[in-house]
Amino acid sequence: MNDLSNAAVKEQQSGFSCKPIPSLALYILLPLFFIGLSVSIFILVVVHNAAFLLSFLLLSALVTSFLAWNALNWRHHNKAAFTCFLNSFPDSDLRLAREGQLVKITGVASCGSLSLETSYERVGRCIYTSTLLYEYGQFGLKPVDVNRSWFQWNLAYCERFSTDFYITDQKSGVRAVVKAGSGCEVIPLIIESKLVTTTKQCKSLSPHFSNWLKDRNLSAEARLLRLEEGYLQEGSTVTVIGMLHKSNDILMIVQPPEIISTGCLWQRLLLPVDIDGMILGIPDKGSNPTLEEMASKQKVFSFEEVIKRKDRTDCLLLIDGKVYDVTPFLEDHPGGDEVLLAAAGKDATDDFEDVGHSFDARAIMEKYLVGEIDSSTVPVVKKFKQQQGSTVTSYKGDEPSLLIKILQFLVPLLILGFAFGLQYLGKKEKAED
Ligand code: HEM
Repeated sequence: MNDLSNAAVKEQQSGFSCKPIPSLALYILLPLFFIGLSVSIFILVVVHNAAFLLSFLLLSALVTSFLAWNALNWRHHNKAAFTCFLNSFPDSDLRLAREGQLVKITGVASCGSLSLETSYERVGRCIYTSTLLYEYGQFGLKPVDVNRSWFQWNLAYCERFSTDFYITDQKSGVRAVVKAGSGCEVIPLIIESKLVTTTKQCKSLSPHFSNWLKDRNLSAEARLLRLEEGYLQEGSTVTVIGMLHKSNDILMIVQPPEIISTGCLWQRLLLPVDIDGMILGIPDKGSNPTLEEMASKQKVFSFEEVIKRKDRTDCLLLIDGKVYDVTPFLEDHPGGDEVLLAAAGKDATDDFEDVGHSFDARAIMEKYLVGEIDSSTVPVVKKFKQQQGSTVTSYKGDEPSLLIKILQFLVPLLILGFAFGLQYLGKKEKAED
């Protein structure tokens, strides 16, 4: 189990800081501001033109807002920057990712040998839990935390834990271990929900809340308190950004060994910030459907697309109307990769059934299921007996092309037109005679 409580408290106490704006930038901007202001006032007094002063003030306001926005985001623990980075980072495919690569994996989480339980709501089988107690800093109220500031909600107590868990990559169906347990720096982007808030009018605490405070030696004295709890439970869809490590065929997502920079996030007007740890968040609903949603919206392939994808790097099999992406299975297929490659590029149902695959083989297949075929695109199979008795298959593809169909329509028309023309000419000649 990984105790992240101290990191959360430190984060809260870091107070005001000009970061991520470099101090050098501030040292340069401040004198520039005063020079610009003096020059524009001088122009206003001497030339009686206020345009320069107005433009300068507008520019200064824009720069100040940009810096203030960045400083504010820093105070809120870079949540906006990290979330923007998480959403803009491209999804990785665990089948293709290399050792040591920074990957973003989205998938359903499941517990490993250890699972967590939230301390207030007692939600079990979690991979991440966070319970935070805030108190309102106000004169006359007894503080729990001496480092607090006045007239705002201050973190008074924190319990935050994460543990190792499994993630099933929704892109490839491949499972990996996320080493978010002991010793790993985790940057959680999970929003806690407010469970209890006492107000000046209603400071009385419920017995459950009083007991929770008592168990942690926290004063149950009536004061303004807010309790928030957040968690990631087994079965929920999570997104992780970390480094891929392969050990004895086991895929692991571990904390990146070096600090990563988010780079400038211009879409949110944010300067670069450093990421020192593994990011754990929940996927952007719009862009990342859950596994269940994926299953319900499985891709419908056209026959043409399926038969095109038939090589070692991208191999689809069409069996019984279902489409299987067997690219990662080629090496592992007990019957060899050649038979699978030979069965690609066509309907492989007969080939598959002729082998008499076992029940196990059929269970393995499910792992590689990526969608189904659009039956309207499958060519109609015409079967006819050859003299020798073998069956020959021909597809609609051998049928007349569009040009031939047009000609089939045009030629009779032309003949008809020609016949009418001849008849007309014959009648005209007769009339002239
Ligand atoms: C997703 C598709 C497939 C899966 C998951 C799969 C899986 C397996 C498995 C597990 C075996 C071991 C024997 C068994 O348990 O039945 C096997 C054997 C074999 N498979 Fe497949 N297979 C697939 C598709 C195909 C296709 C399309 C062919 C085409 C002919 C094929 C040809 C063979 C052959 C020749 C053997 C060896 C049989 C033997 O030596 O006993 N397989 N396959």
